[in-house]
Amino acid sequence: MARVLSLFWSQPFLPLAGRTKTTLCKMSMDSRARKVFAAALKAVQPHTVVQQNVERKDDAIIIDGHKFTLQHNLHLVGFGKAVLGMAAEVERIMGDHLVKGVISVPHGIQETLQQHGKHHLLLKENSCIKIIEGAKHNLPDTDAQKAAEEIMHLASELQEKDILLVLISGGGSALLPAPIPPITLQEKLDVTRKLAAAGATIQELNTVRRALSLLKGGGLAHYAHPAQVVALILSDVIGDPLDLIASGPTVQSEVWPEEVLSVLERYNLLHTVPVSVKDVLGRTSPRWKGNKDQTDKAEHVLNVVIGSNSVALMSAGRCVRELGFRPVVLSPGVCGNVRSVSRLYGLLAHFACSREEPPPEIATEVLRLGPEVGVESWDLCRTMQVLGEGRTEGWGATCMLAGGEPTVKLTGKGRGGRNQELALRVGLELRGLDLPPSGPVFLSGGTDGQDGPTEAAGAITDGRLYEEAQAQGLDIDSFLINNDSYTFFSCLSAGKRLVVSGLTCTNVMDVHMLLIPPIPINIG
Ligand SMILES: Nc1ncnc2c1ncn2[C@@H]1O[C@H](COP(=O)(O)OP(=O)(O)OP(=O)(O)O)[C@@H](O)[C@H]1O
Ligand SMILES: O=C(O)[C@H](O)CO
Repeated sequence: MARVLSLFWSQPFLPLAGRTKTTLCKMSMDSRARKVFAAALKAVQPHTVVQQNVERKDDAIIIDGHKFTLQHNLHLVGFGKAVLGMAAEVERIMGDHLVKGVISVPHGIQETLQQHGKHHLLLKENSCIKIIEGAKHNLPDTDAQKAAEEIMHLASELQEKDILLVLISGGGSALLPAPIPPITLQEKLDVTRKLAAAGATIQELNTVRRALSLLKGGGLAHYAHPAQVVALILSDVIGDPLDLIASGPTVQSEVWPEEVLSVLERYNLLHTVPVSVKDVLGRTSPRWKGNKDQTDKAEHVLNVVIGSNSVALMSAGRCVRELGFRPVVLSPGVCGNVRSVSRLYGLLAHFACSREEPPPEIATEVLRLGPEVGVESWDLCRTMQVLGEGRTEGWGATCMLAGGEPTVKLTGKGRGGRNQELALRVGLELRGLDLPPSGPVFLSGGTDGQDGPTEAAGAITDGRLYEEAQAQGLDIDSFLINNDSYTFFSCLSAGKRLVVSGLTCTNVMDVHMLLIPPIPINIG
């Protein structure tokens, strides 16, 4: 995927034919940003990613260049927030070659999809796939545990002639709890909850989850042996690490107890760890007892990432071109505090919009911020080069695209999310950029359509935000101190800057875009 993306990034810009461009120019910058976000979401819809990656050819399927022969030998399991829609598409493609399945999906999802008219993401009435809903509030519960047991049972019964298709998406860890005895579900939940509350990263959290589970860290693939395992993965983790997405149930991972204990120690939780967890971590025997032949484990597993933030950004980039802008993708792995990320985007906007040669301090500060926000110097330089060309060569509008998952250190009790807070902060950074008609526009949106505990996916801002808020008696600083970005955007201009996409049924983290209008060139 990285190779495909870098090819995409370096394609030359071909301006649109005059007539189309004139028609598109009538669209406001705000509408264009929303259109680009919609294009990003469309590319990572659960049924779309399956369609794009599973090719049916007579009685065979081709996935990632590998051919598998279908002989009514296909079984399916899945766990994650996007898995129901993925399973519905698999069911359509495979017909009666699909013999049995169990999927673990979020509580209430079928009813919600029905209410939203998303019937194409539901299984057919007489489906051979059993749906188990669980993990209320994204926390493992007894329903999810029952689903995990059924999935383990299905996998254990498979033979060499069978194929097990495993559908994996974000939220999969909570939907597949299988604590190693004597650890109880409650004990495992307590450990992971405390870690999450203490601010552990998803890498740290899933390192611990893998060590305490029968199915994570390659357990599911182990139980399915000697059947052929093919995992289709919709990634919600930066860098698409196979062993961490949903804690890698199809990726054989070594468990190092020292590593797990050091994560617990880092968050000062060692003293709270139950005896059962210490017991499991202290074992020297293999994690799985089994009567199956354990040789040849890795060869029978194929893991394929079929959707990710990069896929969403590529689709956004295509839409950007159609709208007459030149796209440049900064990175699909932006992380770090939203304060640093907003500063970076503000600097890049000033760099791009400067009517004269930008002062060298801007580039210096951009490069200094790189490590804080997970972006390589090379990517920053490449992006600044494209933004600089846009300014000096006068071919006009540019759109910087990025993705990832920044963080917000909560200090207040307001309602908001990281995308809305980022948009708010970038809006302040864009102040003073007086390009016509409204200067650069910034959009940040969560691809799951829900930014924090709010109904919005994100928000759109530009350099006029501060004055607009002042004129309406809204003090931005007090909203920021209270992490109350959703309330702010709901009150501001009747919520017109909010991005509300509704239920998207997918999640590949967040999409950021900075849309820069043509820069009037200074002559003389
Ligand atoms: N009031 C707030 N203001 C800003 N950010 C917030 C606020 N409340 C929660 N958040 C942030 O929202 C994030 C959690 O929200 P959300 O459920 O959208 O996360 P997520 O990582 O997308 O979850 P998942 O990927 O599992 O669906 C955390 O990063 C948290 O810091
Ligand atoms: O389920 C999980 O572990 C997270 O969503 C990361 O994939």
